[in-house]
Amino acid sequence: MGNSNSEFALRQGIVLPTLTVLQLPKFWIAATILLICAISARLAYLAFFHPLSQYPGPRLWAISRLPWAWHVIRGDIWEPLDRFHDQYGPIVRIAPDELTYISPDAWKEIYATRPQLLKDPRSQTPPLNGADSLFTAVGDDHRRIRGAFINAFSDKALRDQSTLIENYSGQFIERLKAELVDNPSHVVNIQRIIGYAAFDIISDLTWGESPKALRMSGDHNWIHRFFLHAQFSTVRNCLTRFSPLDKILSYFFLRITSKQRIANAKLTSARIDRRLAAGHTRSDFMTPIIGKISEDGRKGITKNEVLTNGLAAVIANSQLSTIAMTTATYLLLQYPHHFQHLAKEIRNAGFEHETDIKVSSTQSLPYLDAVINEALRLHHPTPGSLPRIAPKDGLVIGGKYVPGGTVVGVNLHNVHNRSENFYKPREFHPERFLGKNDPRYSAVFEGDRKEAFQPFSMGPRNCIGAKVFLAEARVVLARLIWTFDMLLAEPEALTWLDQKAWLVFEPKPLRVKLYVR
Ligand code: HEM
Repeated sequence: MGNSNSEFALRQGIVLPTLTVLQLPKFWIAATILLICAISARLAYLAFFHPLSQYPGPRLWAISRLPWAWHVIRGDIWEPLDRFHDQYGPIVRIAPDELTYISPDAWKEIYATRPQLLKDPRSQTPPLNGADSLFTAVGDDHRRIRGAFINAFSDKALRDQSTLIENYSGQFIERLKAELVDNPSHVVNIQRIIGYAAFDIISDLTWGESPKALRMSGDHNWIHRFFLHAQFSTVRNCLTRFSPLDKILSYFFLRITSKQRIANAKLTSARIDRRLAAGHTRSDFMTPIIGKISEDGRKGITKNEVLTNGLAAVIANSQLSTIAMTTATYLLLQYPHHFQHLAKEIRNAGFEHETDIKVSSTQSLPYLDAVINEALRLHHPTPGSLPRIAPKDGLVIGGKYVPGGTVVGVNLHNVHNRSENFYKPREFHPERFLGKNDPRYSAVFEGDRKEAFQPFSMGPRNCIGAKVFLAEARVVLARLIWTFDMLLAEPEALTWLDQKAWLVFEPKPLRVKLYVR
């Protein structure tokens, strides 16, 4: 009967509702139950049977990437991690497949081990032209590109680059003085002017010419544009765990910013072309690759790789240097007795004129170095993890086996700010970095585990530009303190360090009162 009804209905083109009404709900109920069982089984596996389940950590983070992603996107990932280390100890499971460490030994075990652990590609934004920068390249390509640039970062190269750093440091002081003209309040946003100095220095060293940010009057928003890029990269990198969301975001973001990016790429490309055409006329980051560019990279590096590196170096490093130098300035003003110690050291060092303050003459000012180190320790510009992937057969870190494929890393903010590693870690005490024979040293810092302090990471992927940054920071800060007396302008005084970070800490204005001595 049912069959003849169906045939009749079909012949008439009528769709009978019997199947849907009677059977579909049952189907959906069964499917839902199955799905719930499968998800529960997966979550139970992640929480209790996964090879990482022996590691302590919050249950919610062990069964899902979402809490981790939520905090990375909010820009405060180091805050929950700090609480977890209080609760669970030096190794914490912070995602189904990720462990984070705060013991000093983890630096060597993760970053200086042989063979090298792979940098987690999901932590890097792929270059738009498909050619790798030093930050994104892996394996042989990384070795090749690093090898191509390495001579630009030697002690000799730095000596040759010193005049350039000193010239811009001079312009930095001139610009600050100019900001005081017709300015009865004496208040200057020093973060902005430090940003211009860092940008001019690094772009001249990379492109062979600078945008003359210090010389141009008015406001320039490069720093904020670059910061927007860092925010986008953070969110995109996070979403690679939830693919294809990363691709959808990239599609929209890249479309919105396409004109701007094409213009930037053209500008950079033209500058680099001019620099390469000039040949061996000066010493900068391009000097060692002149004559070593070939389409297949066999001579050393390809043209597209030069372009990617040229852009990445300026974007990343001008921001890091800006944040580090602004932080050091803030901390010195927040702790005036340390400012006085440093002012005494610089003002009694025998400099007759500001221009005597050079890369070479600032190399033996121990309190200045201690201040820079302590600023990098307390408020490292990139308060994130440097993720690496455990090899197929796993490895041992902190005396415990880590299965292959696990993401392992040290978070620069956490490792530098734990009381297991440093005495009074959230206070600014530059003297902890002085030698024991220095009269300003105090024995209370004897227990500090200095090996935990690795602001430039370690091993074959450590920071290639650490010496350049240190040279720049020494000259810029020494000239600043030699020339001016300074005070913090309210209301930044107490809360300036409260910042969010997307790859790097946000460029927060720092208003100070400047008085020419
Ligand atoms: C405050 C200043 C700086 C800090 C704190 C800093 C820190 C770091 C850290 C921690 C890494 C390792 C990244 C990773 O493993 O993923 C790194 C890599 C790197 N840094 Fe820096 N950096 C600074 C300034 C600079 C400057 C001024 C330059 C260039 C002149 C530079 C060039 C690089 C390059 C090219 C890499 C990638 C190296 C590689 O993978 O082989 N950095 N930096």
